[in-house]
Amino acid sequence: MRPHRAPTTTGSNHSRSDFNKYPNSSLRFPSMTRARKRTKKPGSILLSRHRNLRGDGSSVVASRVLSNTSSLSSKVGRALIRNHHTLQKRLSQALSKNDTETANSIRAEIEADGGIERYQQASVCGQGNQRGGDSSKILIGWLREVIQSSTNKKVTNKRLRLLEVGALRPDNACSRSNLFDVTRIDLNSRDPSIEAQDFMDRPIPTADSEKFDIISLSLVLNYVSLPTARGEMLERTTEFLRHTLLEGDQEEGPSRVTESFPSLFLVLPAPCITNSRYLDEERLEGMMGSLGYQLARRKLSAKLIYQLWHHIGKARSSGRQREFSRKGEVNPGRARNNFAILFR
Ligand SMILES: C[S@@+](CC[C@H](N)C(=O)[O-])C[C@H]1O[C@@H](n2cnc3c(N)ncnc32)[C@H](O)[C@@H]1O
Repeated sequence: MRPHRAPTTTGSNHSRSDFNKYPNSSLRFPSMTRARKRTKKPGSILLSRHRNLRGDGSSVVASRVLSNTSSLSSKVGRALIRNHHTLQKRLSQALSKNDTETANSIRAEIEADGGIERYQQASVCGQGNQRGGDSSKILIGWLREVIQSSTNKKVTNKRLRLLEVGALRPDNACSRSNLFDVTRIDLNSRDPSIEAQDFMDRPIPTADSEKFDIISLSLVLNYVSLPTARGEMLERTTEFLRHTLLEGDQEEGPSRVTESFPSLFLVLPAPCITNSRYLDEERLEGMMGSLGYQLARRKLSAKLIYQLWHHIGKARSSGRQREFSRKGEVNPGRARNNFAILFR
């Protein structure tokens, strides 16, 4: 059986609850809030473990958030996402110890907090322009540059097949661009055009027509709790990429287009790479190289790291996969997080 995959934080341990982080919340001290006459933004509500539970076990907080989709404050949204990641990580740990009782109580806690729906809702709010925006805009910018620079009309007129793993909505920049035929999947579908599917259970395609020119894995790898499960996910992407779209273009020699497809668009919270004890850009490049990927583009923002990895093929991989089956400390230091990726 595959190990349970659950989200993780960027490796930091959240020893203090969100309750403690937002001690002035109106949910904890409603009367105090009134006394201070604070003007609170709509939807600015506490994510607290000490929340009010209803008779049916659902939380008042969860229901308020769900009924107020557009107005989650970024602070609350971030706390909500962190809490969901922490709970899922604890769930993974309980399951790996076969501790069913703890696992069930954590599951109940996740559900009481609104479950994956509420987590996704917070993620959608996080995509709002004021909050970092839709990560697929970066991909579109890169691809337009590449495609416009190609003189080979055969290639530029082709619509690219895109597999979007972890699709929250059908109207992001990729979907609006007209560059792609998009296949969208997510563990939990929020729209009829998004198939509810775990990428790790998606059947491996045999025909090229079922494969893709590009896979988007934006803020999905860090959702997976276990380092080896993250490695498996990356490894699996290579099975879904086709190397035939650009035949013909190859005859004219390498171009920016042939140097970009097939490819993987990978987005991670920046601290996964910039502040991890076990992973930095160099190590990730080594790991990806062992799968046959070469870094084509990258952008580091304050919050996220965006990378476009060109798959040059398994035959041309570095073959160093075993080297990355153990954690190696690349950045010692107490203030680091423990985000890691491992191959089996
Ligand atoms: C933080 S959201 C990111 C969504 C969006 N891609 C973005 O960049 O904002 C992570 C999403 O990945 C989905 N996800 C995580 N693991 C997955 C898997 N194995 N297969 C499909 N979807 C997955 C989750 O259900 C969640 O909706």
